[in-house]
Amino acid sequence: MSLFEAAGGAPAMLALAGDFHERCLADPVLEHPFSNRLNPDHVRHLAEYWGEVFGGPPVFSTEHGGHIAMLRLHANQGAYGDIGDRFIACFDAAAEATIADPAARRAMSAYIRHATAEVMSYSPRDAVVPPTAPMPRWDLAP
Ligand code: HEM
Repeated sequence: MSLFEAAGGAPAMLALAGDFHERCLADPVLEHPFSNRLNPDHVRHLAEYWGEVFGGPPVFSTEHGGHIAMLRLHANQGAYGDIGDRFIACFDAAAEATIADPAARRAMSAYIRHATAEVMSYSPRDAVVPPTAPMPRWDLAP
């Protein structure tokens, strides 16, 4: 069974992304990057991105440019301090609130640490994003 299925499929991804986004907006540090660029479809796109990583349909790749587009969006922002840790804490809390299966939550928590480290690694102003990057795939028991 895929992590996507174990977590509850597309409705669960949407609930996760929605809860997560609310937590980011309520965080005094995480709120800043969103204050001047608010895409109304952000929650849906985030749900599609995570759904695909967890083994669901490849919507983010076919409609939004895939993993490399996500990396480019965050790259060279000069993100500072504990923003990555705050992002992880919001994700874990959102998963706790929206994903019933504890094994799925554990796998997703391991994933978000890995993913946040990757995103943060391209944050320095002079970081160079590769020309292509495959969509990550994360399973229930990696
Ligand atoms: C480390 C701290 C992070 C911050 C502060 C942050 C912030 C943001 C912001 C401001 C946007 C643009 C939203 C918009 O255009 O309205 C965005 C988009 C996005 N982020 Fe992050 N992000 C972070 C890490 C991550 C990570 C680790 C992932 C994946 C695991 C991720 C996945 C995405 C995706 C898929 C989008 C595009 C969604 C869309 O089209 O709106 N982000 N992020």
